[in-house]
Amino acid sequence: MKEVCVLRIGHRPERDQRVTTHVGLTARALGAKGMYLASDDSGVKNSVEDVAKRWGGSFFVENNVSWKKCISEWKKSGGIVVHLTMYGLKLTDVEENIREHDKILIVVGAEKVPGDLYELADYNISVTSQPHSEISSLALVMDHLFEGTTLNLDFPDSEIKIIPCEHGKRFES
Ligand SMILES: C[S@@+](CC[C@H](N)C(=O)[O-])C[C@H]1O[C@@H](n2cnc3c(N)ncnc32)[C@H](O)[C@@H]1O
Repeated sequence: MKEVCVLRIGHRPERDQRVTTHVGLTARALGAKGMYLASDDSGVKNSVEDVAKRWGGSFFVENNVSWKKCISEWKKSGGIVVHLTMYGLKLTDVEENIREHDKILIVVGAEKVPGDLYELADYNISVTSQPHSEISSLALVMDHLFEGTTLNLDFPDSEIKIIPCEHGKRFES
């Protein structure tokens, strides 16, 4: 399976906690290995890792990374960098090329992203050329890159597991 991680930049602890937590949870649920957070917010790290512990798998959050160092180390280890931005090329035009790679770092912003990110990224891609959200763009990009195969992932060693059912709620713990 591809190694996908997310780099979250521009996170403001006083206003982005909920959205960044959901970026992490979405990344995890759809098959990413972990999230690098380019801000200092151990609250986000703790809440995403707490969910990961209860719901299984081995998702990590690395707090307070330097985004430039994260990108350069990722590239040095053979990975490519995909920046999600409404100004980028259409996802549907480049997804086949991106799928050829096995190690992909997906970068999502919060506030206005630094200008040099557009140059450092191997691909700047858009999910529609309309403004919306880092959570929706991340979900769609991951689904396209994995071609739907991560919608039914198994998360080993969970404390709780949902049993899908037609009505109501079923789970085992
Ligand atoms: C809520 S937007 C804020 C963007 C910010 N105002 C700017 O001008 O860069 C936060 C993030 O969502 C993602 N995003 C929003 N719309 C997008 C789109 N149409 N395609 C891809 N990513 C998008 C980008 O990663 C962006 O950095």
